[in-house]
Amino acid sequence: MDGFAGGPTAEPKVCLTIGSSDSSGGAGIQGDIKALASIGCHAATALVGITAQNTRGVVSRHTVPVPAVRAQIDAVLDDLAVDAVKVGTLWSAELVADLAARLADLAVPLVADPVMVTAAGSRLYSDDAVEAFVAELLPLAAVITPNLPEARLLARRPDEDDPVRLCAELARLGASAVVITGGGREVVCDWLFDGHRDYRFRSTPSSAAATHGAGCAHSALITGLLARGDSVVEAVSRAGELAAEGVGRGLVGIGSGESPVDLLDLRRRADALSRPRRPIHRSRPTDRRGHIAEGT
Ligand SMILES: Nc1ncnc2c1ncn2[C@@H]1O[C@H](COP(=O)(O)OP(=O)(O)OP(=O)(O)O)[C@@H](O)[C@H]1O
Ligand SMILES: Cc1ncc(COP(=O)(O)O)c(N)n1
Repeated sequence: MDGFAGGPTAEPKVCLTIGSSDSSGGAGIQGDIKALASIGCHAATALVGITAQNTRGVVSRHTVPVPAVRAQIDAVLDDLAVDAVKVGTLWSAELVADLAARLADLAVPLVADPVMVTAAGSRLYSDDAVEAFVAELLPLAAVITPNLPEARLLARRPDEDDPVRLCAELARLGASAVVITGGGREVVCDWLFDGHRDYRFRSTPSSAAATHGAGCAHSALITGLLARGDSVVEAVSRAGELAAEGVGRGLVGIGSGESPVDLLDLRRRADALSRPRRPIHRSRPTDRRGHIAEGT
């Protein structure tokens, strides 16, 4: 399946994603696992919260105690050779500080997606968590991936409309590279400052209401592509294209609000399985190892 007839040539990279569960399965940890799997990466996870959520918005949330978050991260890092780390929703300053302390000495790329407000308007960061993010996590990240409103909040420039100036300000605050995502029904344009130059990446816009999880997928894809050895510029360019394709294929019809993106091409997979099967021929019974049972 999927053109792998010649056999695999590369081992999957391992990415640790630290974020919250989305009960509707489109964004958060569930979205990250699918986006990472779509580019051949194994996702390990550390849950920091559980949201009761659907395509219309977040109904409620429960946060995981900080020591329990730390225990998940320690368990993963003690055993798995992790190639890159992503952080998403971070609810409190206490959690941000603890993560920063744990991740400071990690020798692999860290991608930080400061998901502060969902498209439906639900707050996913407290005010002090925003400040802690800027002071403690932003300087550790290889890339941060805010959207425009989040970039304004982080840079404390509520009236700034120019993404290039916002990228520069966030770099001045200590970010190694900044992507400001600009998803939209008419234009999709992401801006990158990689520490040296400004770039602009345009992707094909989709008018379908299927962007739930687009931002999560985009930052998870960057994480996986960095783990696979792409440069920041390559990773951001490819992640933008792949996320836009995922929106284009989005699962309109699942949920009555903003439907989930589809990174795994589920319709094609569902279709392949619903084609008529080859007839199953009765054969002689076998034991559990597939050997033909004696005396039959
Ligand atoms: N309508 C669309 N058509 C095509 N691609 C889109 C569309 N909306 C979003 N995308 C893709 O998803 C990526 C992230 O989108 P967007 O800017 O909407 O993120 P976000 O959800 O606001 O981010 P965050 O996770 O930081 O809150 C974009 O870079 C683009 O690749
Ligand atoms: C648990 C959780 N994490 C992140 C998002 C942001 O989703 P999007 O990718 O649509 O911005 C979300 N809605 N829920």
